[in-house]
Parts: sequence; structure tokens; C-alpha cells
Amino acid sequence: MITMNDIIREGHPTLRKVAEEVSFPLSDADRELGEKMTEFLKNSQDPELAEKYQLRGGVGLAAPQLDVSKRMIAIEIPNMEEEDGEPFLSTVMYNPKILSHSVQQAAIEEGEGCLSVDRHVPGLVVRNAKITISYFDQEGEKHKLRLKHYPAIVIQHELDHLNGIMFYDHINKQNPNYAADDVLLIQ
Ligand SMILES: CNC(=O)c1cccc(C)c1Nc1nc(N2CCN(c3ccccc3Cl)CC2)nc(N2CSC[C@H]2C(=O)NC)n1
Repeated sequence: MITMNDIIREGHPTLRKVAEEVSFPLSDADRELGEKMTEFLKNSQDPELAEKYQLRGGVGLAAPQLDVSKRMIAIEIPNMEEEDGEPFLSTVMYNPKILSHSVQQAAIEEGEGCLSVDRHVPGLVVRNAKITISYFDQEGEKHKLRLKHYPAIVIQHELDHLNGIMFYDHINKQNPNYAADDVLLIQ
């Protein structure tokens, strides 16, 4: 199973590389890696397993964070309403791509965290509020998805990892908590 030891931290060059597209049919390695990434996110959200294996909670993980410079991300966003219900979004995306996005921007009011960043970096990370993405699943089927607000932010954070971008690259240097009046602040 993937643990925090497998996650590379800021300063590691792979986090600043542009990752390579994945080819289909998937190799066994790429298929298995996707499954392990999902397993990590689920474990990280389970209080007992997170405690037992000292995992930081995450809802997204990109292959470059495991020192694998490939365009694949795992997303595991729990359903905020009912406990133990179906997750809001649980999938591994291969060769994900933003097709279009809103003019409207949004940011998580509390800022963003990253499993590859062992420090609290305060500030608003302003992103597109709504995005339309395409991606391929494990079977090579192409999907198109429209997302908004928190899920859209999570996907953009993970997509940034595929292009060597860290969340704090977006934070306003002069005033980290600056966001224009029309930026939607997400709880
Ligand atoms: C500095 N302030 C903050 O971090 C911050 C502070 C407050 C609120 C938010 C909302 C913040 N922000 C933030 N919180 C998260 N989690 C909340 C806890 N959760 C989780 C943890 C444990 C079990 C189950 C779960 Cl569900 C996991 C996800 N995740 C991200 N990000 C940025 S986009 C990718 C995503 C990611 O997975 N990061 C590892 N940001």
C-alpha cells in the first residue's frame, strides 16, 4: 500500500516536470498504480487507517507525487451530506484535460493543502470556478465531465501537478489573502 513515505515533497525535481501522456491499453503498472492511488486516498480518509499508518487526509493525488511523471490523477471526494454514502466523485483520470472553463473564479477560503508540502502555506489560490474536462478511464473509455466549486478546484490542483505547478505558485505574493471582489470563496 502507498504510505506518506512514497510521496515526494517539494524540492524534488519530479514535482516541477511536465508529465508524459499515458498510452493505451494501459500497462499493468499504470493500471495498478491508479488502483493504489485510489486506495491511498480512501485510507487517508478513514480515521482508523489514517491514524494507524500516519496518513495525511487527501481528496486528490497525482502520479508525479509518487515520482511517476505520468498524466494520471486519482480523485476521491466524499459526499459531504450523508456519512458512508456514495462518494461525490471517485475515479482515476488518465490524460485529463481542461476543455473549457468559466470566467468566474473561485478559491477555498481556508486555502489549499498538498500532500507534497509539509508546511502550512496561507493564502487564496484563485482558480476557475467551473471547468469542463475530458479524461480516459482504466478501460480507455473517454469521459467528459462538468464540475464546479470544490470538485473543480481539486481537479485543477491535481492537473497542476501534471504540469509542474504547485498551489502556492498561484498565491498573490504582495497580499496572499487578496482576491478580487468577484472571486467566489468556497467553504
Ligand atoms: C491550508 N488550508 C487547508 O488546507 C484547509 C483548511 C481547512 C479546510 C480546507 C478545505 C483546507 N484546504 C484543503 N483541505 C483539503 N482536505 C480537507 C480535509 N480532507 C480530509 C481529511 C481527513 C479525512 C477526510 C478528509 Cl476528506 C482532505 C482534503 N484538501 C485540500 N486540497 C487542495 S485541492 C486538493 C486537496 C487535497 O487533497 N490536499 C491534500 N485543501
